[in-house]
Amino acid sequence: MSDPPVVIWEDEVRELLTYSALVPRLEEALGHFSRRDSAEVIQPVRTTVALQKHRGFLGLMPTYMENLGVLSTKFVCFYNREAGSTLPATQATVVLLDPEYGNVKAVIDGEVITRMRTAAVSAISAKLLMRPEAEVLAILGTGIQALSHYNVFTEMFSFKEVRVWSRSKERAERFRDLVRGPVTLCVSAEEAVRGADAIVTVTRSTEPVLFGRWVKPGAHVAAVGACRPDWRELDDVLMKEAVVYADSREGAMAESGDVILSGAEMFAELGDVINGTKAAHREKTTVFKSLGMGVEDAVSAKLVFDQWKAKHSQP
Ligand SMILES: NC(=O)C1=CN([C@@H]2O[C@H](COP(=O)(O)OP(=O)(O)OC[C@H]3O[C@@H](n4cnc5c(N)ncnc54)[C@H](O)[C@@H]3O)[C@@H](O)[C@H]2O)C=CC1
Ligand SMILES: O=C([O-])C1=[NH+]CCC1
Repeated sequence: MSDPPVVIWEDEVRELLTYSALVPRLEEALGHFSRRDSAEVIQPVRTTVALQKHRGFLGLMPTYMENLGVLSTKFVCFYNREAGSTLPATQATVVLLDPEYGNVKAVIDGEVITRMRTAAVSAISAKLLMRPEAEVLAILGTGIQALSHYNVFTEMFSFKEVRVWSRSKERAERFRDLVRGPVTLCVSAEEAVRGADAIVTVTRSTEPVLFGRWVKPGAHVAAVGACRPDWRELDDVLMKEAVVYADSREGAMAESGDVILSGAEMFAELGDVINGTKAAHREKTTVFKSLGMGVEDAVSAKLVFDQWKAKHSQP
């Protein structure tokens, strides 16, 4: 009989995960994924089950990374809640298994992993695609992902100004009170993004909130919400004018309303840029369409588990 799984919950994951450890592992994982070497990485497009009554979806995200010895799956529920709902937009758990025996080694809270790995991958997109002289960051949305994006973007880059827009003045003010640095609260999305060098969209909107006519030529956009084929955050003008990158080509073609409904051409995966097989068009307006991938959760969960073992094996 194998040992029972360990349970590593939110507070402990928060203590064990840092962006400085996560970012290089995610970069490596994105590169491995884009090589499409099935002897190294198997990660099918997420399976989703509609939870119609609750306006949500269950996403199943199994991943096997043979060379790393990681077998995992994330269960993530995400919702298109009614305006004003205080229930969470996403809930997630990552299960780590032993690839040789098939037993569950750890059940790990997926909330912190999801918020940190998503923000870290957006920051990697900015590292690769944003102009080095970027001064102004705009964040549309003030929820959980907005906070993690603020944290990692201000940790990795030196912006002169971070602008934030929310539909609700109270939520924007709460965001300002929660973060550790300065923010400029904007009364409209247009005001936030005009002249910005980097733009992050982290809303639950199903209609465009960011329009190409507002975006400064050469800006970089990390588009994180709108993870269903009929949901949008960006308009057709932006999708067609920008050079579009995604985490996974297949994922974007199956799940991204911004890609599917605009008919925009997808230029490359982020992993292709990391592998040097596709160019980073920093001089052009770029969009990174993030859907979220199992490999990101797998390497994050392995990092948490390894740190947890190191901590608990200390005399
Ligand atoms: N790409 C990825 O890997 C991931 C994507 N997501 C997606 O990111 C988005 C944000 O997630 P969380 O921050 O966890 O959600 P949240 O509920 O904490 O925050 C959502 C934000 O969107 C705003 N919002 C809601 N409806 C809006 C509308 N119609 N127009 C403008 N703003 C609107 C809310 O006021 C709030 O500021 C969601 O769509 C979620 O599904 C979440 C996790 C991973
Ligand atoms: O990758 C992920 O965890 C998610 N993508 C969209 C909602 C949750």
